[in-house]
Amino acid sequence: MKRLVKGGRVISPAQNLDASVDIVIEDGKIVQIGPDIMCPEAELIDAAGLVVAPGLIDMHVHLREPGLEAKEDIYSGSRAAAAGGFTTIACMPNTKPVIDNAILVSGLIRQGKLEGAVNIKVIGALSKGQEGKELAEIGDMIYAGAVAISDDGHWVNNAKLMRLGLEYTGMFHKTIISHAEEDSLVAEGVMHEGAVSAMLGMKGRPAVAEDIAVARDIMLAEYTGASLHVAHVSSRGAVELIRQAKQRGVKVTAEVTPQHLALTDADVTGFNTAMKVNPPLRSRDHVEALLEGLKDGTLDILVTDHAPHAFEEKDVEFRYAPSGFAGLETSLGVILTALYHTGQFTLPEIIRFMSARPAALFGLDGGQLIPGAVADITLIDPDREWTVDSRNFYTKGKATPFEGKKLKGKAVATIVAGNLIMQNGEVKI
Ligand SMILES: NC(=O)N[C@@H](CC(=O)O)C(=O)O
Repeated sequence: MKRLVKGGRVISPAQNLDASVDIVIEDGKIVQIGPDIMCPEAELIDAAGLVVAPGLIDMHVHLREPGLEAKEDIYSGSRAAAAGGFTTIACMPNTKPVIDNAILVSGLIRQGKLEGAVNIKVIGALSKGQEGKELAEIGDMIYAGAVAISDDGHWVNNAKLMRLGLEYTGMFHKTIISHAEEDSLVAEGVMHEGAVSAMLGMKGRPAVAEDIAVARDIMLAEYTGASLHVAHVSSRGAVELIRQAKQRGVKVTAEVTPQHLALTDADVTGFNTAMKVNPPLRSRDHVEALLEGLKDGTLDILVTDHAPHAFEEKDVEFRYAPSGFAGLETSLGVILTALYHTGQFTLPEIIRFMSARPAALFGLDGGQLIPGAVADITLIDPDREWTVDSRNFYTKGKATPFEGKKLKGKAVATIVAGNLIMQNGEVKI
């Protein structure tokens, strides 16, 4: 069956394409792109007034399978992804049991194909049980299809293990994604350490904990020649360290989340547990550094760090609540509101961060609109105004720091391998 996406502004940063063209899809692939295409036999997808982008890709998602399905599962998480405009998501291994062997990786890939609304990629753990003691079955997991290796949720405290992990993962030309927060400095901390934590009397997680962890990881990446990707960068110091390392030619890349760009530690003053996340929301000065880093290419991609928890887990005092919250269904709206509608970033830049660049960095299909490419496409209305209401979320983890916020910009259709799986917020599969 053929489909014709007609009348939109097609933006594909990988091709430097930004033009009013139409796209013909057949058998799950893009077969033609050009102006004023007539194709009477095709089903029409009207994109007039919309941006047509390569499907959004999120390299940092907690799908919670196996074992933590009260928080999320592949079915609900992938539908949240579709609702948010994502066509590919990569899931983190901090599950129960931890995804640290090939059987789990291949099982999840299989389950993702059976139950997933979008493409599901799997990230394997660096250490067995994410205990930071001995390497997991890294080679086997990569052969089974793992797209990257990470102990996300934990810093790899043991430098020797991190060195071995980098050397070994590098042999397979894959990347280690580091959750960079030095343990001893953040232990028991619940928010960014600074004026606001002092005022609230809450134990802090200082930015220097992130700086130290990033510095060590960069040194090990430089020493081993292996590639390192820094997860959810949130501190000014980390941005500067990554900038300098890139200038030296170290194989380091980095990601940043909407929450770390759009919120600050001042948002924690209401003790709303939906504001609790690791690394913590930081002060304005750090946010400015993240925006500068994104602008000059120090930070490569945008990710959600979608980290859903069950309602009752978040419905406790701030100190006792787990860190993390849902992000898939608010990410694009928050980014367009905070970055595009403020005039700081263009749509092609944002689409590069959310699709073209993650596809290129992690060697994934998609990320471009070109004949022959898989027809993973997101239709975006950059001017659609809407109010965040978690009751409408597909994710099980309803906590969001953006509850009740008015946003401008939304994905209005998601196409995966040529199939229209989400339209106007409704997921159809
Ligand atoms: N980012 C978060 O705040 N939470 C993550 C784990 C983690 O990275 O700490 C989670 O899996 O819940």
